[in-house]
Amino acid sequence: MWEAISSQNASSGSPKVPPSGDGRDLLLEIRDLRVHFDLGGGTLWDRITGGSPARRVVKAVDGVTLVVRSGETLGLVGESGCGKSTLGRAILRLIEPTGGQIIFRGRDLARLSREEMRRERRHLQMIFQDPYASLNPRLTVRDIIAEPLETFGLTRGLETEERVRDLMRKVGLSPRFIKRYPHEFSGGQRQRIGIARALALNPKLIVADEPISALDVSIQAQIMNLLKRLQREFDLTYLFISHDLRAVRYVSDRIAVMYLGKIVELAEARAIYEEPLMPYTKALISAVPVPDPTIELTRRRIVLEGDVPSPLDPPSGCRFRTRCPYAIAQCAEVVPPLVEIKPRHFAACIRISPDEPQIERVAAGEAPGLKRAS
Ligand SMILES: Nc1ncnc2c1ncn2[C@@H]1O[C@H](COP(=O)(O)OP(=O)(O)OP(=O)(O)O)[C@@H](O)[C@H]1O
Repeated sequence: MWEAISSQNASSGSPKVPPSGDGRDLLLEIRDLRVHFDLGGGTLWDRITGGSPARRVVKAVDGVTLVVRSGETLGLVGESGCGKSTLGRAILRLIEPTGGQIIFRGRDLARLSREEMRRERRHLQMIFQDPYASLNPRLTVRDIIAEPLETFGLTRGLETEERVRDLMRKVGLSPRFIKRYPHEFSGGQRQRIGIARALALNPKLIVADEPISALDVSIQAQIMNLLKRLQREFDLTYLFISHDLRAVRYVSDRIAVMYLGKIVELAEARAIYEEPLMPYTKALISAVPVPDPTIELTRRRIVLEGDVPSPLDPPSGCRFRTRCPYAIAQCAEVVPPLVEIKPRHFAACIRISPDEPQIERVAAGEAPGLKRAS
């Protein structure tokens, strides 16, 4: 029954992992993945005063266990700095994980040598936020898209040329522009070039990291529709990272909500938006403008107070507790595991259980940390 469960229960040792069943529909299993950035010794002040220079470590991803099924789009949302990009990049080993497993098509990517990983990367591609920064400005579109084909020796000569033209057509670019350079294209067109390049090797999984946030609103829908069409055509699986909750809802089958390096809620997209369990998710969702005015009338905006705590010194126990209106003393002591509260709906909160999915307030009245706006 477990589809995903986080290893956030520190006392439980190695994480429980979802059974793979017959394994056919699981493309990627991430188990207890950790990415910690060691910033070195203590502060300058420590050094001046001779204080004990404790190592400063950013726990950008801190015990994430997650499953991605073949053919689905898993959305990953959360406030800036919660670790979304680090998680996405660690899956491709563009950032080296500190610990945990990344099981892709039955192999643990975290254990592969550089050469083995290079070969495996053919099946895992990334689409970046800023298509201009991610495309080499000195290369023509032809060379940008052809590069992975040539690196892997998949096509040669005229065959490469034909494949590049075909990929350009697939992403809605005219092959007439094959000799042009990135700066000669608009932002949306550049993102199409990046998508064509990502598609060139027929990957199984694409990590799309904020693929629309650098684009004009009018272009965003086009790119999302393109990604959806390509998903059907190429049988793609997406990890779609975005802080734009409307976009994530539009493209995702399931959504994982991240907070300070941990997954705090995971469910089908509809359930995340219509029946969120975690106070954090409720606050995120309530900030999304709803086009239907009748819904707006019945929905109250929940404004979270305070900033996300520093990942250098996250709160003990539940990391959200310092902003949570429902927090009790135990929340400071127990790291809540991600538990299946309703079928296929997981939440990491000691105050939520399958028997009592809605949290009751401890005391009447508004609790600190959460402010309701009219
Ligand atoms: N190379 C690095 N060295 C040190 N800290 C890093 C490094 N990369 C990321 N971080 C830190 O890790 C945390 C997670 O960053 P990350 O970029 O993954 O978050 P994010 O959710 O993708 O945010 P955003 O939406 O703003 O991109 C942040 O505190 C960030 O400052």
